[in-house]
Amino acid sequence: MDWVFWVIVAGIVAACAVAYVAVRFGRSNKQVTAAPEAKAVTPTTVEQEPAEQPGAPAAPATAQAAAEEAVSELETPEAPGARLARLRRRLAGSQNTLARALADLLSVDKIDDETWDDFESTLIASDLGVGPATELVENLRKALAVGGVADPAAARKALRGELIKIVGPDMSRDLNLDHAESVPAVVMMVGVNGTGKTTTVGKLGRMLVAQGRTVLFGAADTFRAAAAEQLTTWGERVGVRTVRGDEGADPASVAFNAVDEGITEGVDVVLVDTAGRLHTKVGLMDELGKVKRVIEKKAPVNEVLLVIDATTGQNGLTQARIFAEVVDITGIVLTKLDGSAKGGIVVQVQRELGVPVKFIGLGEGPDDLAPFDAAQFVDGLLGE
Ligand SMILES: Nc1nc2c(ncn2[C@@H]2O[C@H](COP(=O)(O)OP(=O)(O)OP(=O)(O)O)[C@@H](O)[C@H]2O)c(=O)[nH]1
Repeated sequence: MDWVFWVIVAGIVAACAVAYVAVRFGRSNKQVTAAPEAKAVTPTTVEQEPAEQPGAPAAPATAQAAAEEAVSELETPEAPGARLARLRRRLAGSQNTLARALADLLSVDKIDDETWDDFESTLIASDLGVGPATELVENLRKALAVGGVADPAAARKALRGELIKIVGPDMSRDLNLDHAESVPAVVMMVGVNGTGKTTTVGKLGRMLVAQGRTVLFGAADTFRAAAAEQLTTWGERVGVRTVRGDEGADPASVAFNAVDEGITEGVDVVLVDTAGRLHTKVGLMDELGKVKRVIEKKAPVNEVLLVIDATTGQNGLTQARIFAEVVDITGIVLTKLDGSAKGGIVVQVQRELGVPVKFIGLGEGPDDLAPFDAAQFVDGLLGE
C-alpha cells in the first residue's frame, strides 16, 4: 500500500510543478507582449510628427496660391474721376433733344417769342419742370438781349452758364462717409422696385473699393429672392462680402447683422440694399423706417440714398415725395439716364426734396455709375 501512497504524492508534486511553470511562463509572456506594444506606441507618435512636418509648409503654400489665384480673379474697378468724362458721350447721345433745341434757337437771325416758347417747351419736355424752365428762359432772354445772338458761341456759353446755375453747382455732392473709429459708415439704398437699387449698391461698392476702402454689403432686400444672390455676385467680383438672411427674413434684422459684422470686421463702409417697395403699401414703407431705426441701435446712418429711374419722369417725383416722408433722404441716385431724354429731372427732384443728386447711372455695366458733377452733366446735355 505504501507504494500507492508514494505514487499519489509524486503525482501531486508533479502537477503543482507543471502549474507553477505554466503560470510563471504565462505572466512573463504577457509582459513581453506588452512591452513591444508600449514601444510600438511611442515610435508611432514620434513618427507622426516628422510625417506632419514635411506637410506643414505645403499647406500654407497651397493657401497662399489659392489666395493669389482669388486675388488675380478680382476685377479692378474704374477710378471715380474718369467715369463721368467717359460716360458724357452716352449722356450726350441720349439727351440730344436739348442740344437740337439749342441749335434751332441759335440758327435763327432774330429769336422771336414763338421760338422762345418752343425752346421753353423743349426744356419742360425734358422734365426740367415748368418753374425752372421759365426761370431759365427769362434769364437767357435777358442775357441775350444784352449780348445778342450774333455770336452763337457766346449764346451757347450763356445757356451753359444758366443751365449750370439751375442744376446747382454749389451743392455738396460728396458722399458723407465720416465715422467714429469703432463703427463703419452706413449707407442705405432705398427706392421703388426696379429702379436699380441692387445694381447701384454693387456699382457703388466697386467705386469705394477703387478708392481703397473696405466695404461690406447688407442684403436687406429679403422681399425679392434673387436680390441677395445678385448682390453677392456683385460683391464677389471685387472682394466685398455680403451679409444675407433667409428668404423672407426680417429686413431690419439682416441690416442690423450686417452693421454688427461690419463693426466686428472693422470695415470702412456698410452698404445696405433694401427691398423695392410700392409706395402705396403703407406697411412696407413703415418697415423701411424700422430698418433705419434698428441700424441706428448699432451705428449712425450716414446716408439714405433714394434711387430714382430717370425714365419714369413725374412718377419718379411722386415716389421721391413719399419716400422723403418716411426716411430722411440725404442724396439722390438717378439711374438709367442713358436711356432717357429727360435729364431735366435732376433739377426737379433736387428742388422737390432739397437734397442733391449725388450719383447718376448711365448704363448696366459695372462701372457705369458716376459721381454727379453739374458742369460735366450740362456739357453732356448740350452734347459738348
Ligand atoms: N440702362 C440702365 N439700366 C440700369 C441702370 N441701373 C440699373 N439698371 C437696370 O435696371 C434693372 C433693375 O435693377 P435692380 O438693381 O435689380 O433694381 P432694384 O431697384 O434693386 O429692384 P428690386 O430689387 O426689385 O427692388 C436691371 O436690369 C439693371 O441692370 C442704369 O443706370 N442704366
